[in-house]
Amino acid sequence: MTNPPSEPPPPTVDEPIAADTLPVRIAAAEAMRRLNHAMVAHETDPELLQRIAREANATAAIVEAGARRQRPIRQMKTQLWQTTPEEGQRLAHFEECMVSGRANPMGIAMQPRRQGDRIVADVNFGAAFEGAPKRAHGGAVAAVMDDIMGYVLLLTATPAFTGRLSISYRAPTPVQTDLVASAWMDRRDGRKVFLVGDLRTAEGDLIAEADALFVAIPRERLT
Ligand SMILES: CCCCCCCC/C=C\CCCCCCCC(=O)SCCNC(=O)CCNC(=O)[C@H](O)C(C)(C)COP(=O)(O)OP(=O)(O)OC[C@H]1O[C@@H](n2cnc3c(N)ncnc32)[C@H](O)[C@@H]1OP(=O)(O)O
Repeated sequence: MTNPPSEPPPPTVDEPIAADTLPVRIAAAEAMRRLNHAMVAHETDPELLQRIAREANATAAIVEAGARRQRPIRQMKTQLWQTTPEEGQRLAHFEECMVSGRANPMGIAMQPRRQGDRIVADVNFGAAFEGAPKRAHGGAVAAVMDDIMGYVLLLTATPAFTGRLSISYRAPTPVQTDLVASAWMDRRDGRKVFLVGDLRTAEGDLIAEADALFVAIPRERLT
């Protein structure tokens, strides 16, 4: 598997906070995702759980007292479509995306990048994404395939919404395992963009196949 070009790691909690708070948001979201999965995957003393509840509620109250954030819609309508992603480039359409956003504290944190005419992503479903025993929830798998197919639209600068999404679950999706999702365009018929993709183990064994119809829309409708 080829790794994307290396990026600076998120700062540790002790580093000074830069004017751009994104790296700190990412670090905080990463820590919260780690805790979420740890709570599901490990036995925990009731006293520690009580402490977690107390401290999380106290912290939430402080955060909720802050100003409301606005989703950067303008960026999604303009910049996102202005340049074609470069080979190997780590992609993010929205850093709080529940599938591929690094700054979403309860997301899957899939890491998509361009590979030729395809989008390829490393994905690892943490313990909190278990559905059927030892398997990632089928809806989480569908979310990954929907999102990665969405990134294919960037290659042709075609804003579109998912109209129909179909998943064939061919084998159990293991949790806590490095997997690879891929997606590419099958064909286009006017506004109808037909995308396909799959999810495989790191060794290349097929887990799930996806096909979808995305309907192209004018950028102004991306609200
Ligand atoms: C997070 C969102 C950001 C998205 C922005 C893209 C950024 C990309 C960059 C980076 C990756 C992003 C990753 C995101 C991935 C996740 C994407 C989502 O989750 S999208 C949200 C879920 N989907 C909806 O909310 C759609 C709800 N539905 C609608 O808004 C409309 O129904 C829409 C736009 C799909 C179509 O409505 P009309 O009025 O514009 O078009 P009409 O005239 O009805 O259809 C045109 C043609 O398409 C067919 N069609 C339309 N909808 C269909 C459907 N549901 N199934 C089958 N065919 C359908 C029709 O039959 C028609 O075909 P004929 O020309 O007659 O041959």
